[in-house]
Amino acid sequence: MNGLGNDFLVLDARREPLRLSPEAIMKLADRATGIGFDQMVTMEPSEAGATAFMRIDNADGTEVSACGNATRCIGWLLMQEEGSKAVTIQTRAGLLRAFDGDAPEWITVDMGTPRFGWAEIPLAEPFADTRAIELQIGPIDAPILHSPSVVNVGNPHAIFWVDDVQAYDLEKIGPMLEHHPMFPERANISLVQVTGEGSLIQRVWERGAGITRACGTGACAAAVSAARTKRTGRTVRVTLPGGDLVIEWRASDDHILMTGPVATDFVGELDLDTLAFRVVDTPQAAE
Ligand SMILES: N[C@H](CCC[C@H](N)C(=O)O)C(=O)O
Repeated sequence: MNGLGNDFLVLDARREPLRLSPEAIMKLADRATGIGFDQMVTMEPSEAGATAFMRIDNADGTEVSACGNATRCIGWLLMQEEGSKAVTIQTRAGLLRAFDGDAPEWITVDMGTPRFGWAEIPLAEPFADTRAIELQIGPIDAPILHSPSVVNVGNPHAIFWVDDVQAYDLEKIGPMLEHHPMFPERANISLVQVTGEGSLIQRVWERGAGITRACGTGACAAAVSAARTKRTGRTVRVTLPGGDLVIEWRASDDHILMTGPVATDFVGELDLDTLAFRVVDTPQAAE
């Protein structure tokens, strides 16, 4: 499945346990020799009374706690299965509610509340006593990027404010910042350009996945940071390479509502011994 081109291998392990090794995940994620995806998402039974538990692994085999676009996809799958208009998904970052949006396959997920505390991002100790983030790369007197906004929306994000998101070699600077010692759990890195009181353009270098066509948690992090720094209002249309997401950082309870499309590229069967994948159905093509 995919959300604005941010693509996922969705495994259904609700009937029997299934856990692939990081090596197997990396092999399947490889776009040259495997199925190719940004994240692998495994649906498992929930012990917290949710409709399902959603386990998220990045393409590099690391397990993480949040994935916005995938949460919309799983929400849509579960609502289709149950014939319901809302479901609860358990993640390592907490319980998330997914709702049927006002247009077919436009799904809204309540991503919970953002966290700004240094230890919640998390940031490494030596940086926790500085007032602003003096993270920069490039010459000290002419930094390429500096002074990011940092926020945790179930996963760590650093937002760099720029005049033109296309003016940077994100392939090169993304990994440098993802692995910066300031981020003990690494970070998702965004370039964000404010284009109006309610609109942003964003490019993302994702932790453990690289440049993706869209990043749901990234859009949430960008919209919240833009509102918090008075660059925009609390409802923002975020334009990513793969398309738009609408983010509302609700004033009444600080919850972040993310709305956007979902799509199923194909349905298949995975041989767990050989990791061979066989396409069984291509619903989108069928339309
Ligand atoms: N790379 C992210 C996880 C996936 C985020 C992105 N696919 C989204 O839609 O939120 C991380 O390591 O936290």
